[in-house]
Amino acid sequence: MPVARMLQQVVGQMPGRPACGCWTSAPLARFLGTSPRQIPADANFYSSSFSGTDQPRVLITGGLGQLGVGLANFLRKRFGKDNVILSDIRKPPDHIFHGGPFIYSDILDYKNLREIVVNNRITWLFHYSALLSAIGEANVSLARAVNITGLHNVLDVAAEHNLRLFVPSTIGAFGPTSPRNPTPDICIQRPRTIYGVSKVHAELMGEYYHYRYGLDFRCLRYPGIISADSQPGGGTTDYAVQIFHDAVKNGKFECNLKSSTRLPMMYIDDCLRATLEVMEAPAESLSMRTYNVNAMSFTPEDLAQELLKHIPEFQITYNVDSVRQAIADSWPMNFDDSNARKDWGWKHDFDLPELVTTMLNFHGSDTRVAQAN
Ligand SMILES: NC(=O)c1ccc[n+]([C@@H]2O[C@H](COP(=O)([O-])OP(=O)(O)OC[C@H]3O[C@@H](n4cnc5c(N)ncnc54)[C@H](O)[C@@H]3O)[C@@H](O)[C@H]2O)c1
Ligand SMILES: C[C@@H](O)[C@H](N)C(=O)O
Repeated sequence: MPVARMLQQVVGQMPGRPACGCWTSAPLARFLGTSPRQIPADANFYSSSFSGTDQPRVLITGGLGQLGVGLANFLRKRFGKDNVILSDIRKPPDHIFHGGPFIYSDILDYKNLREIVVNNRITWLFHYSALLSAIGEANVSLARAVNITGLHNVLDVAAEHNLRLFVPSTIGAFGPTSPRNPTPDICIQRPRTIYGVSKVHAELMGEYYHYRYGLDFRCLRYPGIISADSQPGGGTTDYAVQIFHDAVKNGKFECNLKSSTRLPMMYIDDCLRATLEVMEAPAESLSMRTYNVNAMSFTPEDLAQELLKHIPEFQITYNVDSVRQAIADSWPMNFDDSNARKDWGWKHDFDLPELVTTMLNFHGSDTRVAQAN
């Protein structure tokens, strides 16, 4: 008998297989019942699901990094302060602790994660914990644990409790053999960093749990994200955040990438809006579960030229970090996000000029636009 037909017969005999082609979480319960998770096969995995008319109850992991606090503020405006719980393994500063619910959560501690989800009736999970590209190369075993083992815990908790799960991926999920200009959603992915490898793993595992168990997994590959009020956590694109601090404070900046290194970038407001939009998109509009999203693409030299329009005395020098440069040279130069634009209407607001004006305004520069402009 042909293999395809044999498979069809086996799948056809599985209980609870819905018409959508994905399997229910019943097989997951059995699968996990034999794992250290010790979940009984007859457990009710739907006790915390929400009807669709309620506000989601949100948990953000790794929430004290560059992106998490901004995401919490953004989601709290939409869903209410108490419906969005920020979590991390670090101690929050006062203004964050008093700004809304905060809880300790180590994603490597599965029981702790499950307890938080159950006790707080979580329905949406944004999984932000990670070690980024450059810091990951300096701590490979920790990056492997947090980015891979931690993801496994998050996937299992999300599947067991019927959560809608967002996991960000990155331009770093591509490598030197990927098409780089532009990089489409579907192409060869052979990254050469532990960060990239773990993100490809996250994309594939999330999609597998979606097709196998019906997990509502949604994933965006972010470009380098530029934010004004939060510091980056050890990535290759960090220069594009630091340059604004140094330009305003000292009028000069030493860049650790070559002047011609072109990378896709996005302002944080666009990033957070894309994240909420894909989470709110009707499932039927999503032809894929992992999408590229993009806004702009520039080199350090392009960024310096734009800054010069506002700070005519600004000076940039270059002192290349070989680890970061090798990573950047293997990443996309331009990102093709046409599927996101077509499927769920993605549209960015910030290009390079708006980015620079907004960042400088935030940093309190008098944004003197040169006469020549
Ligand atoms: N910032 C960007 O430019 C960018 C671009 C693409 C994708 N992303 C992705 O977005 C997510 C958030 O990025 P970010 O820039 O805020 O990262 P970040 O490095 O600034 O923050 C990550 C957070 O994870 C926490 N963390 C580490 N180990 C943990 C553990 N065991 N349990 C719980 N938390 C733990 C850290 O304390 C930190 O606060 C990441 O998954 C990252 O890969 C970010
Ligand atoms: C691009 C992204 O994943 C992160 N900012 C990094 O450089 O590692």
